[in-house]
Amino acid sequence: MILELDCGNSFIKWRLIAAESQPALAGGVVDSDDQLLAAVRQVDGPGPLHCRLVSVRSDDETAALRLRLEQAFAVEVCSAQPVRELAGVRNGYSDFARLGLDRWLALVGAYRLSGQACLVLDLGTAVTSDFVAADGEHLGGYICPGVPLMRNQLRTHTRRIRYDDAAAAQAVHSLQPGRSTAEAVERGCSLMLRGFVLTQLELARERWGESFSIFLTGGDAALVREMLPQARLVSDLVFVGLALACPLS
Ligand SMILES: Nc1ncnc2c1ncn2[C@@H]1O[C@H](COP(=O)(O)OP(=O)(O)O)[C@@H](O)[C@H]1O
Ligand SMILES: CC(C)(COP(=O)(O)O)[C@@H](O)C(=O)NCCC(=O)O
Ligand SMILES: [K+]
Repeated sequence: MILELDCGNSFIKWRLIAAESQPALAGGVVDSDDQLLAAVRQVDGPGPLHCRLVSVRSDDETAALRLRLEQAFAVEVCSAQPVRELAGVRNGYSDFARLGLDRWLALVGAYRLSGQACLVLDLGTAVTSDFVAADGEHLGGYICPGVPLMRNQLRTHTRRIRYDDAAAAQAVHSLQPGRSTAEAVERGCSLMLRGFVLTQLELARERWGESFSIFLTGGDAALVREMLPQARLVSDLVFVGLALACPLS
């Protein structure tokens, strides 16, 4: 069994696979190291023999998690590291080590799956886009806040934007001009996200015409799924790249 982890800013995504390129036998989304260990222990059958992870958390947090995994399952943990080039893709950052490793693995995974120019959209805590040319050159990308961050910034930095989760859930059934604070904020943030996505699409078309693939991933990918019917929704895209960054042999 191989335990794979994607440690984002909000959640840890995990899954267990029997061997390289096999479908997941178990997996989930947890919000702490404790929950992760408990969830993996609950899976029937042999525990993990190998473990690989990618983290955009601090080095201290990542090291602490590694140690706990090594102690809990007696595994060696491979942690994806920044590199200039991987699987035919060249990192486009002027300082390659600064590119978020989750972005890097997602775009390497996308290029492996498509073999052509791709636009990669990852909707997590942050929303990111990355552009990879047909020859594997990563051209760079964009970062903006995800919807929960946008909403929370408004709540935190204003005095009168206050509403509860039920009102928020009610508000997003339409994108008509809001007639309450909840509607105005929720729909406003949804439109910002849509605007970002449409702009990325325009930029990709200006560069590549119609000869590119769009990949959609991240916990909030469903928010823009309908506006991108041509996109491939690949929820485990980061894990595709992770397998390339940390091969077992
Ligand atoms: N099962 C789930 N548990 C928690 N959040 C989820 C789940 N499914 C979708 N989400 C959404 O995913 C978002 C987080 O996406 P994710 O890609 O996990 O972020 P990050 O990589 O930054 O931790 C949350 O804003 C939430 O709206
Ligand atoms: C942009 C990110 C915050 C996205 O993280 P996520 O939303 O997946 O938690 C992460 O990839 C990161 O910390 N990147 C480093 C900065 C950069 O990519 O330029
Ligand atoms: K993200």
